[in-house]
Amino acid sequence: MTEKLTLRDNAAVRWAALLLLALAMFCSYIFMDILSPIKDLMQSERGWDSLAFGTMQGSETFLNVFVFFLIFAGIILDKMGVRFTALLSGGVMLIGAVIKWYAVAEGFKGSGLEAWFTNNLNYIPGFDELGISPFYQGMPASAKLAAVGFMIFGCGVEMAGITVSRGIVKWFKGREIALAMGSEMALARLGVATCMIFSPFFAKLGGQVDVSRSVAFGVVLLMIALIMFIVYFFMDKKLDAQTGEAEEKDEPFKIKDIGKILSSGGFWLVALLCVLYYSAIFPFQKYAVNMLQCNLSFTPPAEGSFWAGNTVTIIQYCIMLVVAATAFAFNFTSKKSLKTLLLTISVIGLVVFCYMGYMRQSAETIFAVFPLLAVGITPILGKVVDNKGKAASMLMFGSILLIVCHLTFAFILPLFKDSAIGGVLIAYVTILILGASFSLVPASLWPSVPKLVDQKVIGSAYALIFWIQNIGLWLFPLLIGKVLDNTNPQVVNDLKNHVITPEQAAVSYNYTWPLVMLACLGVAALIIGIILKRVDKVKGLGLELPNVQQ
Ligand SMILES: NCCCC[C@H](N)C(=O)NCC(=O)O
Repeated sequence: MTEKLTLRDNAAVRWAALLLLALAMFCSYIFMDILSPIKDLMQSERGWDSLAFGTMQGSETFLNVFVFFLIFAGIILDKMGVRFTALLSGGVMLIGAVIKWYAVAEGFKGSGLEAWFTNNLNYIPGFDELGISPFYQGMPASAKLAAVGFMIFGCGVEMAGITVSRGIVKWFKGREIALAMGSEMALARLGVATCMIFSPFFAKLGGQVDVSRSVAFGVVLLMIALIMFIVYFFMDKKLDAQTGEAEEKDEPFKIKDIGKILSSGGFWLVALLCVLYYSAIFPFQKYAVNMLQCNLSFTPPAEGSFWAGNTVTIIQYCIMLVVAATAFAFNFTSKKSLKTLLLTISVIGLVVFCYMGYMRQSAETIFAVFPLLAVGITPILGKVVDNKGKAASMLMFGSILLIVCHLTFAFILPLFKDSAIGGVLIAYVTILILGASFSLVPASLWPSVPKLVDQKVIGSAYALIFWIQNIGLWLFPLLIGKVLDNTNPQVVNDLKNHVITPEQAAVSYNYTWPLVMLACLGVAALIIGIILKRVDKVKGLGLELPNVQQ
């Protein structure tokens, strides 16, 4: 008897479903960091000092971690299914984003709402005492309202993240699942790079600074993300109608099923590895540009020259798109000559991109290469996991690279501070290797989760892992800041006593100890990786096996 073919058996339709989900995540990742590259403008235009800026940025994880929203999101996903939760998450992200946009818009200035926020939300009983409040006395009203919007957005974006992962499992399980997840993540990384380049671009467009333009750009993209989810809704509905499967209905999810996830040793190892590894990456990403500014000496190009202008930004972004497209296309051809051509174009593009970053003499443009390598190689590594397996080994290898990179930044890079080319070269090589690590781990970690838990609790499993991960993403940016202050008492005192200006202080920090702390996270992740590989072998979890059923 021949089995009835469904939408997901058609590769074009399956990949179209992925494209919708991945584009929605691309837009969400752009919004996630929309204010990160314009910290200086938020200070000059809206009076947000580092504390206000950092508190607002940290609010993203607040409801997820401390009000357990992510856990509820997982339960909603497992109870209501992918298409409902996709729409819900798209709507929640958009609401949060619009609030954040209004907070930084001109219209908010002088409004009654501004007065209310100035006089209220100074204290959250319980949270304040623990030092985890997203608001404080004296925080600018615009930063408070932006924090409210960003925490709502944070709920939506993490909900979208687990929904998209579950959606990919639904369409790709037993097929090229790691390639699909790798491609989705590659597009998300391209989102981060897009934001780094276009947020300052929109804020300064036409020579007049308006920070709300950057946020408005992000809001428009989130509207597009919602449209993507709406189109996906109908595809998903059709698939369920064909398979008659409706996983959610056949074996309804019960809260007690979460116990099954928590009793899986493999799940705990993956969750621990995830929080340790990502805590050494995302929080580092927030400080990396400043770390480079402190460890390298830059001679900015002359004002008005080609290298100082916007044209070079657009050219760099186009090169980035070409590198991403050629590296992605590499996965879909078996012709050796075409593979060589695509690889050559990618490598030349990468070299030109790095050269342009060097000529621009700015830490942001040098660090911009970080997501680029991940864009290029995450899908390639995903394909390796699909066809050859070895996910547990890749997790270990990714952790080793992470340790090597953070130690290089801590101990080798500072030795080259006075060497204009040497320092930049070491920075580039280390960032590229870190980018490779940032491809190895996500490409092997996320597709391993379906091997550890039952399909019907997969949403809750991803939610629990994200929740544990979010604790690290909340804690480590804070810890890096504290270690930085405690290990640089001279800079802190000189700044307090007005011996140096804030601008001088900003580039005078010694990052050795925060970097050693991040390298230790890598060591812990490596140990968990070794244990995971051992457990996989003993219990036969299948982590080292290919995903594609031959
Ligand atoms: N700024 C927070 C980033 C959240 C990331 C999300 N929970 C996640 O882990 N996504 C997978 C990835 O590799 O980006």
